[in-house]
Amino acid sequence: MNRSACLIFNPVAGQGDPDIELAEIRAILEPDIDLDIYLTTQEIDADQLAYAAVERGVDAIIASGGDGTLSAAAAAVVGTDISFGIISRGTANAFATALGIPDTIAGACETILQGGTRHVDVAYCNDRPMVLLAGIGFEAETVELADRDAKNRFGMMAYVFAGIQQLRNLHKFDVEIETEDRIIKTSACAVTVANAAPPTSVLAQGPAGLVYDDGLLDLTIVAPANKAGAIAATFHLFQTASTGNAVERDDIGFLRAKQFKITTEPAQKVVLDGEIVGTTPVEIKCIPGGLKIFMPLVEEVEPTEKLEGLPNLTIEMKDTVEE
Ligand SMILES: Nc1ncnc2c1ncn2[C@@H]1O[C@H](COP(=O)(O)OP(=O)(O)OP(=O)(O)O)[C@@H](O)[C@H]1O
Repeated sequence: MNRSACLIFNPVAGQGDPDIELAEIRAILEPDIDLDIYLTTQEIDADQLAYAAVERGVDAIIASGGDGTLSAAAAAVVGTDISFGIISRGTANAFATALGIPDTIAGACETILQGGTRHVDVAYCNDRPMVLLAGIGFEAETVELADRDAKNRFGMMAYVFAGIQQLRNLHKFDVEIETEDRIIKTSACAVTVANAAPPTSVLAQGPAGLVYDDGLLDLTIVAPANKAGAIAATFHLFQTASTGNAVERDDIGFLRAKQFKITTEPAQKVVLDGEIVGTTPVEIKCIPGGLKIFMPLVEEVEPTEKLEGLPNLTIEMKDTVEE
């Protein structure tokens, strides 16, 4: 008997042709999985469709769209035993990158067909589910600038342009961070709480190495004194994230905890998994293993060697001498 799943598809996500993309998904999945397909509309969001699917008692929910769609649909399956599949077709596709899921339609569908699942942590931010991260201050302002129109015109570069523009309006705010056992007060331009984050989410990279199934959240504080400091801090975060080292600048701090209560003065905008959701204060709590996600069976291993293609290449195996 075929497997079955509810497919929730956002027809306006990303920059591709939705008819062609839906046809591709159906062509790959339908030979093995009976799909019940629902399209999101301006009025009916992915979370409404996903909650309805959970009510109907489906075996699996597959969401296809940008990070906003994936996150909204994931909300409905937190804490259930329903397997969740993702097919990214958005601008940033941070969800797939952070969890090591292919971000091509073919690769993502193949992962779902393989059927391997893993439990990953999620969090609740003021009662809204959070799979990736919550950004307070700078990041939220940047996301707001990179609107639908800018993303359609520039794709991923819309975020870069918005970030550069936002540097001109850099402002500091006072922040109080309460964990299970401490209250920390400082000032900052950006505070980011991450469950999982792709390397491109530089403001989340204080600890360099976010673990999505450790039952903990990572908070990064970035507090540059001026625009030049902000550029230097961002570059440092980018470098440390790519080399896997923790940051070493006085204007960047990070800590790890199960939950954070964050208040700011004045109130700051908050972006949750790519969507502006309101302003501070926020309370963010980790839900260990709260999502069961279709993941690739074998993690992709970075090649440690590449010699093919070099000019006049010869490789001679040496006799190994026993000691
Ligand atoms: N049929 C539709 N028509 C117009 N808007 C829609 C429709 N379906 C969903 N939406 C809106 O799309 C938004 C979610 O977009 P999503 O995050 O999936 O894509 P994206 O913006 O391309 O991706 P990314 O967040 O990676 O940049 C939500 O605000 C939702 O209300």
